[in-house]
Amino acid sequence: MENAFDLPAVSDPMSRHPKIPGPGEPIRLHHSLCYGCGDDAPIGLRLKVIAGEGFTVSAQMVVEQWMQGGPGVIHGGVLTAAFDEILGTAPLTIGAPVVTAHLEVDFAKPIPLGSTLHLDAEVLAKERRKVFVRASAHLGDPENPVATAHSIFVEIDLKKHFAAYRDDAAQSRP
Ligand SMILES: CCCCCCCCCC(=O)SCCNC(=O)CCNC(=O)[C@H](O)C(C)(C)COP(=O)(O)OP(=O)(O)OC[C@H]1O[C@@H](n2cnc3c(N)ncnc32)[C@H](O)[C@@H]1OP(=O)(O)O
Repeated sequence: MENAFDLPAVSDPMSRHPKIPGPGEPIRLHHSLCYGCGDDAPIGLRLKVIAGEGFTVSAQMVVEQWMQGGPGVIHGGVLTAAFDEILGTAPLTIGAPVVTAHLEVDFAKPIPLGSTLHLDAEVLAKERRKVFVRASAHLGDPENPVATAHSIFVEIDLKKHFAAYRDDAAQSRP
């Protein structure tokens, strides 16, 4: 299994997908029960991911008490989940439905409860089915990130990839 974020020297050609919403517009939920973005998830981050220019997306998240690691700051896994969601949405700007294969997170500063976390992600390159995406998080000053992430997502056939699991999704409703 490969496990390194190693950008290809040359990217395959990428173009913005014609159906992606314009800059400032929300990108449709990929699944209503998704922990990262789903409106119907019993527990979740409910991130609203907004399309940006080019291959970029963004989102904001208020760090609530239940997201706490401790004490008084965000749990690293919650931050990683927020990164996963925004990183995984960015490839839709090039029309690629993906799943996470590899995700690296660098935690630069503690993130206090009550903060508004600003998340930005950008597709950097594509090589065959692999999509290379980076993200950063800040608390209001983009020049002062509190965390960054680098990831490799792999393009999938949505219907085939989830075919064996879809029935369980409905049964897992509360
Ligand atoms: C749909 C819209 C989504 C919107 C937002 C989503 C946000 C949330 C995203 C998630 O959390 S997804 C859930 C967590 N991820 C998973 O459950 C994925 C589990 N893993 C798999 O299903 C498979 O391992 C995977 C589809 C990623 C790859 O298996 P495949 O058999 O289809 O592909 P293959 O193994 O041939 O690998 C294809 C390429 O990816 C590369 N690759 C695979 N795993 C890798 C890895 N771990 N690190 C680096 N590269 C990797 C592999 O080397 C190869 O590169 P090359 O083209 O250069 O040969």
